[in-house]
Amino acid sequence: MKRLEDVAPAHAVDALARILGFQSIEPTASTTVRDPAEAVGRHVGDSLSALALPEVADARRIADLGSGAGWPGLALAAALPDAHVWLVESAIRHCRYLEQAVDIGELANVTVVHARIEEWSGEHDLVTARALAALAVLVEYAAPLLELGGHFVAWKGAVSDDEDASGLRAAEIVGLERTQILPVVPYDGARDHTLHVFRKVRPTPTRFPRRAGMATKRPLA
Ligand SMILES: C[S@@+](CC[C@H](N)C(=O)[O-])C[C@H]1O[C@@H](n2cnc3c(N)ncnc32)[C@H](O)[C@@H]1O
Repeated sequence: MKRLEDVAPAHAVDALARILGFQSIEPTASTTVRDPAEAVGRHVGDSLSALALPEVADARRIADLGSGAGWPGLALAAALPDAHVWLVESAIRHCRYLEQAVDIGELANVTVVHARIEEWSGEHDLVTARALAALAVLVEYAAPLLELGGHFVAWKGAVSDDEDASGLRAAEIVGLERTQILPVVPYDGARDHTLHVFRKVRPTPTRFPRRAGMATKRPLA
C-alpha cells in the first residue's frame, strides 16, 4: 500500500494526514473508505493523479463541485497552496464536515460553499468533479463557472459509449471541447480510472445555468 509521501508533495503530507485521521473517526464523513492507509490511494492518490495535468498543477481558482467528503478538492488545496479552492456542496451536513476538515488541515486557501451548483456563480480557471453525475450533466454544471480558456476535469470510472457521446454533445452546446482522456492508476488494483479534460472554447449561452435540477431531470443530450 502507498504512503502519503508517495502520492502527495512533501508540503501537503502533514495536512492530509490530519484530514485522513479526522475522516477515519468522524461519522459524518461521506465516505465508505475510512481506513487512512486505504484512503491514501483511494482518495488522495486518486485526487492528486490530476497533478500530471498542467491545467491542474498551474490552476489558481479551483471550484470542486459536489465535494461530499472533500475529494479531490481538499487534496488539491493541500498540494497547491497558491491556488484558492471552493468546495461546492448542497448538503449542509457535508458542509459542516468539510469546514471541520479544512480547520484540522489548517488549509487557509479553501472556502466551503453551501449551495447547489446551478445556483452558485463565479469565474474559475479550473473546475473539478468526482463521482457526481454523468458527463452530460457535469459539463453543463461546469461550463458557466469557467473563464474562457479554463478547464474542467472529471474523475470518471468506466464510461459507456452512450454516456461519452451524450457528454460530447452536451459539451458542444455549453461551449466546451474535450482535449484529452488521461488513464490513471492512482492505487494498486484501480481499474478504468480516467480523467476527462475539457476546455472552454466558446462563451456558454446565457440560458445556462438552467434552473436547479434541470440538468439531471432533462439532460441536454
Ligand atoms: C457521491 S458524492 C461525491 C463526493 C466527492 N466528490 C467524492 O468523490 O468523494 C456527490 C456529492 O455531490 C453533492 N451534490 C449532488 N448534486 C449537487 C448539486 N446540484 N449541487 C451541489 N452539490 C451536489 C451531494 O450532496 C454529494 O455530497
